[in-house]
Amino acid sequence: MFSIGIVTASDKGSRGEREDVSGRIIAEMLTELGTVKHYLIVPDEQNALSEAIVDMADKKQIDLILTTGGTGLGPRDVTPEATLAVIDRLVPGIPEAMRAKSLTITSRAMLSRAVAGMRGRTLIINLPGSPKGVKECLEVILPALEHGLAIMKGEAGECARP
Ligand SMILES: Nc1ncnc2c1ncn2[C@@H]1O[C@H](COP(=O)(O)OP(=O)(O)OP(=O)(O)O)[C@@H](O)[C@H]1O
Ligand SMILES: Nc1nc2c(c(=O)[nH]1)N[C@H]1C(S)=C(S)[C@@H](COP(=O)(O)O)O[C@H]1N2
Repeated sequence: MFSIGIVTASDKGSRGEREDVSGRIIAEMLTELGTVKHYLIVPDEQNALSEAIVDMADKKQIDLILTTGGTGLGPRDVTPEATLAVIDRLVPGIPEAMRAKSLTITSRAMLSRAVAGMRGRTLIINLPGSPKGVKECLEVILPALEHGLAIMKGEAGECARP
């Protein structure tokens, strides 16, 4: 079981104006992968989002951080920039897979600028904001996450498995 952090990037959510359905869906879909140890709703502001990620990665030593929201083209959508500012290494295959599968569902999938990467031994993945987008993207990446996290933590030595 891995430790999980959820960061919801939402102006409305942070003001208490909308229930964070997307954050709840992430938690529900990850029950077999790990335990949600930290959960924050942060306004769509780059510094606040970067700080939330750094705190969970460095101080709380979380294995996997999922963000939701703020990946689009809106003027306040800065989650990818907040993530890129604090990661050491990109993991491009994760957003590539999310967009590839999602494009078979909606052409709007190309509008998510989501990124994924590592900060030390923490994997950080951006998901879109809508509950539908979260569910569809998590379904794509979930089958590979356990193995990826085990490799990252030095708990799995080989990949010779389908
Ligand atoms: N965390 C969330 N929980 C529930 N629904 C959400 C969430 N984030 C987004 N949505 C839904 O997806 C739609 C598109 O998301 P978008 O990121 O554009 O939201 P928004 O209206 O700009 O608000 P904000 O950025 O303050 O969350 C929203 O109108 C809302 O219906
Ligand atoms: N699988 C999937 N990906 C998706 C969507 C979706 O419904 N399903 N919505 C798209 C839309 S409409 C937008 S605008 C972008 C960015 O969303 P965000 O700004 O809420 O992060 O994600 C896209 N990715």
